[in-house]
Amino acid sequence: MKVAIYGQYYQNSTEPIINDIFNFFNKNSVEMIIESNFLSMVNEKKIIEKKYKTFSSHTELDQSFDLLISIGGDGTILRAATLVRDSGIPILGINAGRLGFLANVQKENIAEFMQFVIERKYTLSKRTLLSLTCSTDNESIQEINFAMNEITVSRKDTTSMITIDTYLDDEYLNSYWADGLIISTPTGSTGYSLSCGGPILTPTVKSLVITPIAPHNLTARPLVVPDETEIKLKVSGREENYLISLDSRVTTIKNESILTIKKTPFQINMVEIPDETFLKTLRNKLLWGEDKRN
Ligand SMILES: NC(=O)c1ccc[n+]([C@@H]2O[C@H](COP(=O)([O-])OP(=O)(O)OC[C@H]3O[C@@H](n4cnc5c(N)ncnc54)[C@H](O)[C@@H]3O)[C@@H](O)[C@H]2O)c1
Ligand SMILES: Nc1ncnc2c1ncn2[C@@H]1O[C@H](COP(=O)(O)OP(=O)(O)OP(=O)(O)O)[C@@H](O)[C@H]1O
Repeated sequence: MKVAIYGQYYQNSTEPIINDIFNFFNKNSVEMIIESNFLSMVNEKKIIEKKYKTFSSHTELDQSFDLLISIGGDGTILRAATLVRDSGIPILGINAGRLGFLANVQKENIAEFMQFVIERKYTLSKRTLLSLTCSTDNESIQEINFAMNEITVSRKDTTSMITIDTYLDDEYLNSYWADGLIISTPTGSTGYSLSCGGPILTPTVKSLVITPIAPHNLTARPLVVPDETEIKLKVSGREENYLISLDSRVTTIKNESILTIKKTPFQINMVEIPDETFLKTLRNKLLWGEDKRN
């Protein structure tokens, strides 16, 4: 078995996680290829002796990898998705962060869960992604033009709201007058969209959610549409530019550019370990079981 290991940060709490993973995989003859910046951080702390091969770009992750293990929080998984891209390599998230909605293996249970991994006792949860094309040139979008959580347009440099003309499969839907608009995947439905009143979708539902951010048209509500829908947006406002974000990545766009958002032809495979299902994560993270009447 061959796995890629990725993390963005090294903190004191990283050491036991690294020790658990590396000891377990070395004992079970699993080949580990480590992301080069992360390995430099680990090596600085002198906690591992063995030399490991590294990778530094998505181009080095090919079909020979069985898995990518992301050590961090949800933000680290979103970055890991930009490494894996359309390769199909499944991502397993070990939660070293706070919420860990996407990174759902808890750091306390690593050996137990890695046993499931080497016995391949896991399923893949296929996540829909969104792609973005823009009618005006924008280099930062061209480089990584997909999002696993959501694509958001929002106001920039001002408190003045923006107007977002929205079309579904070329049919006019609405002009939202708001701080912004979120187009969310099912995966992203528990992120920013949820904070703005959007519904939770289970991860494999074939839908997208269009959620306005603080709309001043008080009747505007989150809308669920089929994930085959092509969504076009045109933003106008007092400023000349607005912000667009794809998950954690942000760039500036000129008003009047036409944005086209649709499902990507590929999906991201998230590893689901037995008993660590989305429904369990929902109950745990949203504290649904805490109501004393249950
Ligand atoms: N007001 C908000 O709720 C808000 C605002 C901006 C961005 N976000 C979310 O943060 C994401 C970017 O993450 P970041 O680490 O760069 O920002 P960050 O460091 O501000 O973290 C955002 C929080 O959102 C959580 N999160 C991310 N994806 C999630 C998901 N699919 N389901 C449940 N929770 C999720 C993370 O665990 C973290 O606690 C965006 O894709 C967006 O979904 C949320
Ligand atoms: N490799 C790591 N080792 C130890 N702690 C980490 C590591 N990666 C992340 N963390 C901790 O998790 C925090 C959040 O990490 P990250 O940006 O990946 O997630 P996030 O999007 O903020 O989500 P979450 O709310 O799930 O933590 C970091 O600030 C840090 O405290």
